[in-house]
Amino acid sequence: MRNGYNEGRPRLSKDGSTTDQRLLDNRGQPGWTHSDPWRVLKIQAEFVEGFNDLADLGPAISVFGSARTPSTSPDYELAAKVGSALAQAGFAVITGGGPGAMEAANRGAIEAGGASVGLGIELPWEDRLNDYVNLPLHFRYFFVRKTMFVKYSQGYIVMPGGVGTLDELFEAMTLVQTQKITRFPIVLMGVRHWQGLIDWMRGTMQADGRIGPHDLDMLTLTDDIDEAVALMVRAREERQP
Ligand SMILES: CC(C)=CCNc1ncnc2c1ncn2[C@@H]1O[C@H](COP(=O)(O)O)[C@@H](O)[C@H]1O
Repeated sequence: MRNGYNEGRPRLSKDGSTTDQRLLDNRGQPGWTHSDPWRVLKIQAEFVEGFNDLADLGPAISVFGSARTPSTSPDYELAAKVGSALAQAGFAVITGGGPGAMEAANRGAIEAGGASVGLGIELPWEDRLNDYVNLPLHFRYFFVRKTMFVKYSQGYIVMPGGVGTLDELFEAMTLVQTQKITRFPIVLMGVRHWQGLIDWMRGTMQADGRIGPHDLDMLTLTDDIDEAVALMVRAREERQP
């Protein structure tokens, strides 16, 4: 654990709104159209800082999952073991830096002596990273932060989660499907949680021709941490020149 993780984190404005809200939630207010161009400089600064801070990270895997996973649940324990196993395999672990499954994965990574990255996001109700991050970054813009997950990971492990987790999963699937990223394993950990979604994607999306016959091959559904980590290690080996 490190002190001062949250130094330099974005502060909410006086009216309690977040930067993303002020950028996105302003339909029909012409005043904003004049100031939006200046926001580009803030957005640019976030990209520059993120690229700068993560450039030397080395091989990393992002672990996603519910912010609401209680520390007493088996899913928390599973995420912690995933974080440890990744660290032992020589990967840095990147999470959203929040509570629940993110905290668990960071905790596992740090307890195994690994690099534990938290990509924090300014939210209306939350302003601190979990206590198990040794490389903290703070973002105001969701889309900038999402770029960092993809750019600095070699694969994703997705724990049981809600809407935010699905967003991160489907973004990665879209990027693989459109070949924006290649050799990028995506593991869904937790068969009980994910099986229904896979069944629906196969039985409805695929059956109706909304996705290709092989699109679901990009996903590995498992409860087995060794299998998940072995997949990431294999992908890392394939990337090496
Ligand atoms: C209790 C609560 C909602 C806290 C929110 N605090 C958060 N802090 C950091 N990242 C988050 C947070 N909520 C959602 N995310 C992002 O969305 C995913 C989790 O969303 P969800 O809980 O599955 O939908 C995470 O992988 C993370 O990248």
